[in-house]
Amino acid sequence: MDYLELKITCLEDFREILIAELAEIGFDSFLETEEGVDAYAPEQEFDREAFLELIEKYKLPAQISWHESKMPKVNWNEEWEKNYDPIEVDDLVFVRASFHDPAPGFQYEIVINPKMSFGTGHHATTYQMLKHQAEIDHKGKRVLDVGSGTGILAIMAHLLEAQEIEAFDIDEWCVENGNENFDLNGLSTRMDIGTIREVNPQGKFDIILANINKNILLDEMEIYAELLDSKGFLLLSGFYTEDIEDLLECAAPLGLSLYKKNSKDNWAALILQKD
Ligand SMILES: C[S@@+](CC[C@H](N)C(=O)[O-])C[C@H]1O[C@@H](n2cnc3c(N)ncnc32)[C@H](O)[C@@H]1O
Repeated sequence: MDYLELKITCLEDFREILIAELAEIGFDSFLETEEGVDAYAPEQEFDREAFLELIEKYKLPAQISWHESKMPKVNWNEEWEKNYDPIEVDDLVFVRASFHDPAPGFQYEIVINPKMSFGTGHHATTYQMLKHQAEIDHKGKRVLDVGSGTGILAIMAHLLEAQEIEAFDIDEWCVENGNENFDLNGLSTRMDIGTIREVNPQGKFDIILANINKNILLDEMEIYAELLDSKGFLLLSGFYTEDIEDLLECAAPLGLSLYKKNSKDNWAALILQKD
């Protein structure tokens, strides 16, 4: 499969937003560089019109320029090793790759070799999901991780002593990478592939984790509500602070009420509780 590579030059402050926006339109891997971001999309999934709209939305190319080329998909491990620094989520969680030294003093340590998947804790959404998870009692609980990426949230659930964890993602590389990360962190669960409708999880869950994007969360909210046990928690992220109201409006008639909300760098995260 051919990949489209965009080498984007842009201001440092703009990179995180840009990566999130590109992820919405078919890009599935990113490398931050000295100049900006290298972004990669499977050629057939690249939505050129949406990309041009994005450029227009941010009044680009005033802020960025880009160079487009085609390339085969490769293993990004070496590049990641150059670019990935460990991350601390407050004093609580230390996320590192297996080639980094462990850091003593943290309650939880997660080993993520990210390759091409999203989810190291660097992004504000993952960061807030990890923090919210630590505030919810996972011990002995049944947890569903929707859009698992690197598997980081499922691994956190394991560290928080969840009893049973199901995780899935639509991206086959995430599944491959996620299962490697599960092995690295002693989690025997296998990541499944597909959407929630395709995977069709059975039974009730105490906790559902979903850090995806606004449209998918709105579309799947009813399914999350059906799968949640009474008093169960739904942890959401992947949308902007200004979208919180839309999410809450969709959740309320399904018996999901606000338990906690948080924002970081204009990225929002919610904890909802089922009646
Ligand atoms: C923002 S990343 C989150 C990864 C990780 N859970 C985290 O919190 O860092 C979203 C993930 O959801 C996956 N995804 C997108 N749409 C999905 C869908 N409809 N069902 C399941 N996974 C989906 C993407 O492939 C991506 O890995």
